Amino acid sequence: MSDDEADPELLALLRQHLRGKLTISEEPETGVLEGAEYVYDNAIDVALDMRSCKNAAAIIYSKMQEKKYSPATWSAHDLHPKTKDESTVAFIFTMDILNFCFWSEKSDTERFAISYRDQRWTGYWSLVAALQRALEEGIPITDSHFWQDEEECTLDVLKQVFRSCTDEEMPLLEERLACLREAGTVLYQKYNCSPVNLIQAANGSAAALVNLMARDFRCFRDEHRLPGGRRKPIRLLKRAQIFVADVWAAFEGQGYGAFRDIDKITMFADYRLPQILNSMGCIAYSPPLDVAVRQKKELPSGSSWEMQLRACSIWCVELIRKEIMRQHPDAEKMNAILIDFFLYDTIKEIEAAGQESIPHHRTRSIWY
Ligand SMILES: Nc1nc2c(c(CN[C@H]3C=C[C@H](O)[C@@H]3O)cn2[C@@H]2O[C@H](COP(=O)(O)O)[C@@H](O)[C@H]2O)c(=O)[nH]1
Repeated sequence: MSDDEADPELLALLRQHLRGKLTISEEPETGVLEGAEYVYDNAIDVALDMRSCKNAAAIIYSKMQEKKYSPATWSAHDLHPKTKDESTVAFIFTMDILNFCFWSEKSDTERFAISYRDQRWTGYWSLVAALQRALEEGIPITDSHFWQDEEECTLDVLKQVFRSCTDEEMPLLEERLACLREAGTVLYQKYNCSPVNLIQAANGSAAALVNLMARDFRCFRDEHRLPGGRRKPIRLLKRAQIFVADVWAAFEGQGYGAFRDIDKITMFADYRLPQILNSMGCIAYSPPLDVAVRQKKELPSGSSWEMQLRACSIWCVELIRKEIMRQHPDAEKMNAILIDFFLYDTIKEIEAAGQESIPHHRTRSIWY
């Protein structure tokens, strides 16, 4: 081809772009879905079952319709903050810095629990209850100045904030303090001490906000190399993504929660979603992994099994989301966040009814 003859394919792309049919997007990507698909394509211990994913899509959609699942569901939870203001942004940021690893091997009566409003709260809800209780006791636990003050915000104060009504202490307390310290320092150095400025630095892009958090905060940089896989880390970014999702839901997509690309947020790779996806037949474990999970063996953070579990769960929810959109093209407000929130709340109902068919996997880390 002589120099003055342009590549016909390039010309076609250009024509589509000029006709507005093809947006060469300037919008950032988090890379989470790309990494999840890579792990899925290379996984040998976790597989997806397409038939079950299709069935799950139909069941999830109809139950979400039945329960009128929407971003407003988030604020309806008793313990979640209700005001649409900066204090709720600060609360959610604090919560999602600490939103990890609540599981216990003790019995239901002996496991770590927070007593608040005449109820015992465990798991994720123990975190939310402890933060609400601390604020009512006059401890400025959601203030980043407090997190940086080594005289005021000591390990003993954190033990007081998370004091249990059983003999078991909240896991990883020292790691939680280190996360708060780091987050306070970064907010001071880059965002004038306020998580609102962090949100505003993303200019309304959910993906950009996730990327800013992964770039600036080590404690949010949930990315790991797949053992035996490519050199490029797999970005799972669970707590950065759930922070964006919680803000979006708490503010119902308005004000601080307004993100034009919120649908780029994926499901949050924790230890509950793989459990319910396996229970629904959507993901299957190889025999050795199945035995390890059922025997509650600890899976090291960043190990091949743990990475496959987390990443394939992200890919699974993406396939379920696509299937729901195929079955219901007019399904507005349907995204991976709402599917995820629904599945988490559902597995918690299953757990409360004592009907778990397989344990969740056991990994101790600050990532989820
Ligand atoms: N994928 C996903 N993971 C979630 C949540 C939530 C709570 N979100 C609330 C907000 C809106 C929803 O409607 C929920 O009410 C906590 N977690 C994670 O689970 C683990 C805690 O488990 P357990 O110890 O059993 O409580 C821990 O890693 C925690 O980070 C979620 O929604 N999705």
